Amino acid sequence: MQYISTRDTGATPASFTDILLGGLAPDGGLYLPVEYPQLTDATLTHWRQVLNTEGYHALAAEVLQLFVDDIPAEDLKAITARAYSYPKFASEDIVPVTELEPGLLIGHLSEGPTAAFKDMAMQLLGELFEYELARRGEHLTIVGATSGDTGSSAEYAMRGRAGIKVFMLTPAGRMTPFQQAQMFGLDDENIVNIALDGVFDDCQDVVKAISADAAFKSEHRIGAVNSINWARLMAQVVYYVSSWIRATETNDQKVSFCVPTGNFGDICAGHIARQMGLPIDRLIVATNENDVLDEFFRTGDYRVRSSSDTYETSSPSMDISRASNFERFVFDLLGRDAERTADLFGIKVRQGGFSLRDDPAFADAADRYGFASGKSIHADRVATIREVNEKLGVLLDPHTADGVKVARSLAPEIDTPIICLETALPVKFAETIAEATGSEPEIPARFEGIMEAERHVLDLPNDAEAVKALIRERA
Ligand SMILES: Cc1ncc(COP(=O)(O)O)c(C=O)c1O
Ligand SMILES: N[C@@H](CCOP(=O)(O)O)C(=O)O
Repeated sequence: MQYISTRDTGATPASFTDILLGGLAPDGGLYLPVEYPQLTDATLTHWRQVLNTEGYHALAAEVLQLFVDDIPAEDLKAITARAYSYPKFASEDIVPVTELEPGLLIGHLSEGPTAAFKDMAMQLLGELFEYELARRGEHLTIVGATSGDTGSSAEYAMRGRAGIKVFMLTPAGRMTPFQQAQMFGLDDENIVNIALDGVFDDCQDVVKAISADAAFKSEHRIGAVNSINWARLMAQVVYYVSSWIRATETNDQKVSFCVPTGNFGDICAGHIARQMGLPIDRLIVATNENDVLDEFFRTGDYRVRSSSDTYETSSPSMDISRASNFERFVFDLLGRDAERTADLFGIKVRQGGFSLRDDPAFADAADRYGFASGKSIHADRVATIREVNEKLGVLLDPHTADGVKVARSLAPEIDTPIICLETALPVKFAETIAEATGSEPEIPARFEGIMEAERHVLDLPNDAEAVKALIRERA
C-alpha cells in the first residue's frame, strides 16, 4: 500500500514505514492510503472467526496487513501480539463491548496502561517504531502535543525504548491532577515534559511548525505520535472492526458509532473503516462546549476558534478548536482534491475557517458518509454521569458521558444499535465524577501511588523556537 498527502497535487506515493517515521507530510498535509482496501463478505467472515478464536491481536495483524506491505506478515503478527496482550490491557478481550441499555452499547477502549483510548494505537506505535528504527539503524526524536491523554499514553509506550526520545508539549494548567501525575511523575531519561503557555491547539501548532522546518526535522529526525501520524488511525480501524464483530452475529447487520471528538482522529478511523466497507450505518460526532465540528456537520461552516475562545471544560481532553484529522475527511469529501484541501487547510484555516454550506459535497457528509453530530455541555455531562451511575450502576468518564448524551439524543432517528466509544476511565477526572456522584472514583490498583511521585516538567513560552532550542540541547 502506498500513501499520499492530502495537499500533494502530484499524489507522490510514499511507503508505510517512511510515513510511519515521517509523521506529517513535507507539504504540511496528512497522509492517507492511495485507496482504501475493500472488504468482501468472505473477509468479514474470516475476521469474525479470527477474533473469536485467536483474539484481538490476531485480528489486528489481519487488518494491518491490508495497509502495510513493507513489513513481513510474520513480523507484523509478532508486533501486534506484543502490543495487545493481557494483563497489559486489563481485559483479555482488549476491547470488550457491553450493553448499557437497549440499543446503546459501550466499546471499552480504555483498558490499556494509561486508561485512555490512546493506548489502543500508541502501544502498537511503540512496537512499530522500535522495530523499524532497529531495522534501519536510526533514531527518532518525537515531538508531541497533548490535551491530557496522548501524552501519558505515548510516554508509557515509548519509555525505555532504544533510539527514541520524546518531547511532549502540554497546555500549562489545563490537565487534571491525575493526568499531570501520569506524565510528570515519569523520570525516564528519554522523556521530556514541557508545560507550554497555551492551549492544546497552540501545542499542536508548535509541533506542526517544528515539523515544517525541513532542515531541523531532518537534522534531529523529528517524528510524530499525534494522530497526524497515519499509523495512529490505522491502529484505530481495528477496534471498529472488533466492536462491530462483537455487536453482531451476521455480516448483514449494521451498527452506528458515537464518538467523543476533539482532534477528529478517533472518528476519522471510523470513517476509514466505513469507506473500506465495514457495515457501519451512522458515524456520530459528539463534541463538548468546543463545538467547531458539531457546527460544521450542522451548517457546513468550519469556524476555527482562537486560543482565547477555546473553553476550559470538564471534558478537558476534547478542548480542541482546530481538529487536525478533519483535513483527512474533507479531502475525501471533496473527491480527494488536493489543491482545494491545501487552500482550505493551508490558507483559509489560518484566516479563521471556511464554509462548504453551499457546496454540493456538504450534503454528502451525512448522506454518503453517514455523519451526524451533537453537542454536550457541563450540565449534560454531569447529569448523564449521575443518572447512568444511579440507574445502571455504570460509572462513565466525562468524555464518554458526552458521547452517551449525544447518542441518546440522536437515537430516535437512527435505526441501528449505537456503540458509544468509551475514551477514558473516570479515575482521570475525579473532580467531575465527585460533582456528579458525590464521591471520587476508586483508583485502580495499577495506578496506586501515582499522585505522590516527584514531578518532572519544564515551563516554556508558546514559541516553536524555544522548543527547538530545548530539543537541540537535550536530543
Ligand atoms: C478522553 C478523550 N476523549 C476523546 C478524545 C477525542 O479524540 P479525538 O481527538 O481523536 O477526536 C480525546 C482526545 O482528543 C480524549 O483524550
Ligand atoms: N485528546 C488528545 C489530544 C489529541 O491528540 P491526538 O494525538 O489524538 O491527535 C490528548 O489527550 O492529548
